[in-house]
Amino acid sequence: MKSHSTSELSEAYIALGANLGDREGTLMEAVNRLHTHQQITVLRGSNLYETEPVGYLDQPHFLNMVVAVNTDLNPHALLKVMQEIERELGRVRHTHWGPRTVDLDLLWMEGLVEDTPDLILPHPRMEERAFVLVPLHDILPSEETSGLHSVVKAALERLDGKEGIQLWRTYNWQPESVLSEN
Ligand SMILES: Nc1ncnc2c1ncn2[C@@H]1O[C@H](COP(=O)(O)OP(=O)(O)OP(=O)(O)O)[C@@H](O)[C@H]1O
Ligand SMILES: Nc1nc2c(c(=O)[nH]1)N=C(CO)CN2
Repeated sequence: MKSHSTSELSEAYIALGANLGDREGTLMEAVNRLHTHQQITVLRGSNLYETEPVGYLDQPHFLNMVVAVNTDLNPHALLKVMQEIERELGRVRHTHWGPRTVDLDLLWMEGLVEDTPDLILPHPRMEERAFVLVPLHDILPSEETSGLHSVVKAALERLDGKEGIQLWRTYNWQPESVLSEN
């Protein structure tokens, strides 16, 4: 049973990327670890996309996805949990924007704007990155409730198509299957 109470819950979106080792297995493990945290519930998961590297080009293709979560953690505490998962799954940083076992970025959190040395919200590079916007678009609620819809739609229109983004596998997040193992 999760410990958070419904009144304090915020929705947040987390982008995941991996381009070393068992990329799909690592992404699935990261999603499971988010969900099994007492104060985080994964609500929806996007399809998985294989994407050409952006920024530092001489590295393997990534798998990217986005999940929507509910949490009563504040954004700094949520980022700490995400960084702990990166560490546990073996992320080693060598090159800025370079290859990684798994990378978790906090994209957006309901009603929050932050600009601190270790956390900027919404994520400052989210609107430039098709590898974030395409999977994020998969899991937006059908009704506009927060302004995120129009931001994502406008950003996708500004980008020149979805070049370099290939559907790798359709994915249906099933929280019950993880919960029943606990
Ligand atoms: N919204 C955010 N989500 C994740 N990290 C953030 C965010 N805002 C600021 N940061 C800071 O960015 C730092 C660098 O993160 P990281 O090493 O994952 O960068 P990167 O993945 O190489 O590049 P990018 O930030 O462009 O995705 C982290 O230590 C974290 O404190
Ligand atoms: N395709 C793709 N390119 C990237 C990615 C990523 O997740 N996918 N992450 C980066 C640093 O966060 C830099 N470049």
